[in-house]
Amino acid sequence: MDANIVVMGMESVGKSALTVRLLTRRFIGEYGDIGKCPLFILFYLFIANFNALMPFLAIKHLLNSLLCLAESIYSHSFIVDGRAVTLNIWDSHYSQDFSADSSLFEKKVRWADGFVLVYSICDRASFNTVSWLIQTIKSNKDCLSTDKVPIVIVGNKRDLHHRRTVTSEEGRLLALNTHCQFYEVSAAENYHSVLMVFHGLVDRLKDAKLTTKKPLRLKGIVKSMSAVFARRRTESF
Ligand SMILES: Nc1nc2c(ncn2[C@@H]2O[C@H](COP(=O)(O)OP(=O)(O)OP(=O)(O)O)[C@@H](O)[C@H]2O)c(=O)[nH]1
Repeated sequence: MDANIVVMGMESVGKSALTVRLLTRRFIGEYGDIGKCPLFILFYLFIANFNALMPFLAIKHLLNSLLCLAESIYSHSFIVDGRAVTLNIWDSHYSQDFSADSSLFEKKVRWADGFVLVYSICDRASFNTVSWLIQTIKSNKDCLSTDKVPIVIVGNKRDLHHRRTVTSEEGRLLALNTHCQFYEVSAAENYHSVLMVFHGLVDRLKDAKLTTKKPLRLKGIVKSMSAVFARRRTESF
């Protein structure tokens, strides 16, 4: 399975922290200023893969990621339920001026098979933005019925619970009302919960692919007609 994922949300909610945590298992804060540099992340991935004695995979990752460097799209493979999954993850930047960036937004939505929408539990404006993003993505993704668009909502910075302004219930309710999946995590504290976010999205991608109605091609039409005639023949015997 190969899928394109866009990570979206307001600035400073931890989009890069989640992406870097998934890719390197480390928290972006550990790297200081260099932490968000795509070249640094690639270098780290390369070393991590070599440590795991997978040089060919490392070279493939490096080449894939170099091709997408300008846009900060990272390719990451892992195993889910015994199957290899490769996610191309676009860590996208949020622009306040949506009208100026609407064509880029549409491009991201068309490119993506699934979405990780991030807010900070300490920032209500970022929560409202996620709510708005869900509506906008669904209205742009007209090839799927609106409850089938694979979206995962992530309330990040759970470690800062003393500064919380958005309750877990509000996140859960938003997910319930919009047919999305919901997680509260701390990219700063935990690799496993971040991994669960992406596993959850893979599950939704699988569901969406199973339920997407593909238009009948000529081969499909011939198959259905011959099935009808075969049934008529057996009925008449
Ligand atoms: N305490 C805490 N800090 C976090 C967490 N995730 C990210 N941060 C910090 O929040 C700040 C912003 O994180 P980024 O990952 O750069 O956020 P972003 O959404 O990619 O930001 P933009 O690139 O501006 O859109 C950084 O200082 C991170 O170290 C978290 O789970 N807990």
